[in-house]
Amino acid sequence: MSPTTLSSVASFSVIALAAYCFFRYFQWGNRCTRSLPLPPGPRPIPLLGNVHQLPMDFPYLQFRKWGQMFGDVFCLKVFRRPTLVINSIHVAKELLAHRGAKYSDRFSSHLITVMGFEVATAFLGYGDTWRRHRKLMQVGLGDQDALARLRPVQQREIVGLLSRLSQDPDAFDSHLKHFTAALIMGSAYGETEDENILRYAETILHTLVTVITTPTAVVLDFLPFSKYVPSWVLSGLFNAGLLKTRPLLVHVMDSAFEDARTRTAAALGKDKASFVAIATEAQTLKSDTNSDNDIKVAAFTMFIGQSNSRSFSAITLNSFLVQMVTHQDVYAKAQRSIDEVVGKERLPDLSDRNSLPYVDAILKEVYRLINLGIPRRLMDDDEYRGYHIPKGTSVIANIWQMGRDSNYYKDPDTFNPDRFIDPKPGSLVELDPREYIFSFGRRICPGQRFGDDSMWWTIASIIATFNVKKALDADGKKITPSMTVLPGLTSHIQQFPCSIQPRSQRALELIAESAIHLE
Ligand code: HEM
Repeated sequence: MSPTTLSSVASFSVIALAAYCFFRYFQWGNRCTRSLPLPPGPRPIPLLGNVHQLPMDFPYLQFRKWGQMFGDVFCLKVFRRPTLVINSIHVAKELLAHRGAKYSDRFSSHLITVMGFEVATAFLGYGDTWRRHRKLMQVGLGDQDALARLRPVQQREIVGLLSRLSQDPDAFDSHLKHFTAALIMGSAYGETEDENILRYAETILHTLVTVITTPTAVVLDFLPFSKYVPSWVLSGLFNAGLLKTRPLLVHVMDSAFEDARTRTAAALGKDKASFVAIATEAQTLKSDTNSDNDIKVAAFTMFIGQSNSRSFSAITLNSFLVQMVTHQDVYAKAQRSIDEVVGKERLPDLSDRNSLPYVDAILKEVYRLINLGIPRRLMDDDEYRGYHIPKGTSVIANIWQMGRDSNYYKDPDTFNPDRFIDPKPGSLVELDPREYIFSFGRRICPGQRFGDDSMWWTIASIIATFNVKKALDADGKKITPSMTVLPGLTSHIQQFPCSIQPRSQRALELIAESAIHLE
């Protein structure tokens, strides 16, 4: 190489290096001026973040304490992942609803995928498949026409629950479990006698909940190499049921769908009331782009999510019973209002809802005090109130705290349905929990109207026909059930003692007559 060439190479290298340094400096400077702090929160420690301060069983109590220290939105770290906790309805609306394009994703989880749940709507990332599922759910579960067509299913299952309660009131826990499963099975797929499907669904859900609520699962999901952990190690860490879940899930999803399709086709001209039937009709009539697979998976998500004792509907009904056993004055007042409006010669139905505001108020108060939610994943960097929220942050709407917000509720820890009754014209009633109990924005619960109607109709029917009281122990003393909330992010309630007895001979006759009428 000649000296001239050597010097040109050297000059070029110096210029390139200078340009690189300038570029990096500029980049760095830019970041310095633009970068904002994370929202305030408890100080994390290396590796663990704030995990050591976070009770696995009841995290929301700690969220409340941190909320009092850091405000209605704060950030903690679960291992290395920033986690944004939203404690107020106002912030939840601003972020989850108004900035829905960023706040509507979910995390993928290797364990969820191993068990086959990654296809379910509730676990899908924000994207086209999820959008198609949600469109289907709106057509087959959300709109007025669909809701009207699903009413016979609700009526049939509610009367079925009342019949079972009248025959064997002590087994109320298993009747409620059967009811929530049968209601959603009927609504998703239509009438079916296949008890196996319900049993399999319970097994699948049991494995899912047992696996994902263990500390091992939480740790595993945060490890970047979790997807390389061989299946035999996973089955050793959890149990053999883990690996059997996927084939069982596929079997339930396929066979329930095929069965529903066959029955829909055979129903020829009769009103075919089920999500699968309504969605299939929409697909044919409007040359919908939704595939059979979308209908199959959306139906399965509805079914599997609500057919278990941890479902949001089961939590609502169990909370209702505990509150009624411990608030007999409320129960008696509700019975009087039903007697006045409906009388004793028929069962209440949804057409009575507007005339029975006190029953509505009881449901609202039950909603206010329960706790539900599914975390979201922030899809892009965001800025809020002068703070930086990085892409990939886990976002938790702390619905438990929203229902106990003293800015909205007087004596928030007291169960008092009257807070929702307008005492005199012009006075303020307190905020309707349906504003937040079904969550916010694009991922708001698609079953909210169906779920809310079903809950109201069920509790009104129980109040009309049964007395619900404290059970007696072996010494004849009354047992006061407590709302013992089991570990997890939702308030799954531990089994509790309760005495359920028919209100009268006439109530029993009414239930029997309704059951015969519906056969
Ligand atoms: C009282 C009854 C119910 C309550 C309180 C409730 C509440 C909720 C909440 C809080 C979420 C989380 C939304 C989020 O990501 O932030 C949710 C999601 C969901 N709910 Fe419900 N729900 C109820 C009944 C139902 C019913 C009856 C169905 C279906 C038949 C249903 C289907 C779903 C589905 C599919 C999702 C996931 C939505 C998605 O990820 O896009 N829910 N629900």
